[in-house]
Amino acid sequence: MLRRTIASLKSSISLHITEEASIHNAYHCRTFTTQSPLHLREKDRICPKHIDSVITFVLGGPGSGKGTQCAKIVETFGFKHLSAGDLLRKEIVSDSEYGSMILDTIREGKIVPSEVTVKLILRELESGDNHKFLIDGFPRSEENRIAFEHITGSEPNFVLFFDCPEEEMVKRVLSRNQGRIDDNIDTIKKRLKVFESLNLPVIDYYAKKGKLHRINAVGTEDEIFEQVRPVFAACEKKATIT
Ligand SMILES: Nc1ncnc2c1ncn2[C@@H]1O[C@H](COP(=O)(O)OP(=O)(O)OP(=O)(O)O)[C@@H](O)[C@H]1O
Ligand SMILES: Nc1ccn([C@@H]2O[C@H](COP(=O)(O)O)[C@@H](O)[C@H]2O)c(=O)n1
Ligand SMILES: [Mg+2]
Repeated sequence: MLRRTIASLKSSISLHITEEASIHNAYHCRTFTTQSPLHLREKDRICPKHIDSVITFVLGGPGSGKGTQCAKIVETFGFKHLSAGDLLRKEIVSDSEYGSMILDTIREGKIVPSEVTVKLILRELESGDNHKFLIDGFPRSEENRIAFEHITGSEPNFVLFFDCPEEEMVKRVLSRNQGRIDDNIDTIKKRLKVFESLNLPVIDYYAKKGKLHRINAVGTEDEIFEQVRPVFAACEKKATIT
């Protein structure tokens, strides 16, 4: 049964899962399913722990200020910040079997296969007691989005999109000075193309679902946070009422 559902999951979302057993064990899953996550029964979820979690996806182009604003949200609203890019970079230095593949992919500004990134995110979602998460830089593609939904059986409560003009993003990335291998003009051009072709459709998808909060990412960090604050304040208020 498990093998059959994994096989259909693979064909439906073009994943190349080579570690069914270890993913199964690591995340206490009971079964995989190809149903829409909204139809997953509690016992079918791979991560039953997520049921009461608040999950926020934080999207925007390279250098749009996602990480900067996430730090402010953590400080003000107590969310746990999971940056997909940071998790992948940690994997490179941790000598993991995926390290060299991830390094090559990041250097090229391309997207790492979803099962690798989702596995790293899941590990973080499952650790610790915090149940409010900011998932920064994910999903970067429809494949990322669908893999997350299928594997976790969860959808984000809401999605932030930091909307920034390309010129400003390039300026910010080139002056970031954190020694990132992808902060050079050639890779930035590739990342911008990938953002437009693969990430904008995800942003559109959440806009159509009424889950998207578009933030004008031009201005000082504090000005931008004043647009972000009400989104989370409303979420806190709702949690108090329900
Ligand atoms: N409002 C702002 N005005 C000017 N510079 C900013 C602003 N917000 C962030 N920055 C700077 O721009 C650079 C990129 O910001 P940040 O790292 O937060 O972007 P990001 O969206 O996480 O980028 P990436 O996707 O590449 O990780 C950093 O050096 C940061 O200090
Ligand atoms: N879902 C993701 C997120 C990131 N990557 C790769 O990491 C690079 C850096 O990401 P940042 O969010 O820190 O800018 C990105 O350009 C991708 O190569 C990914 O593959 N999938
Ligand atoms: Mg970042």
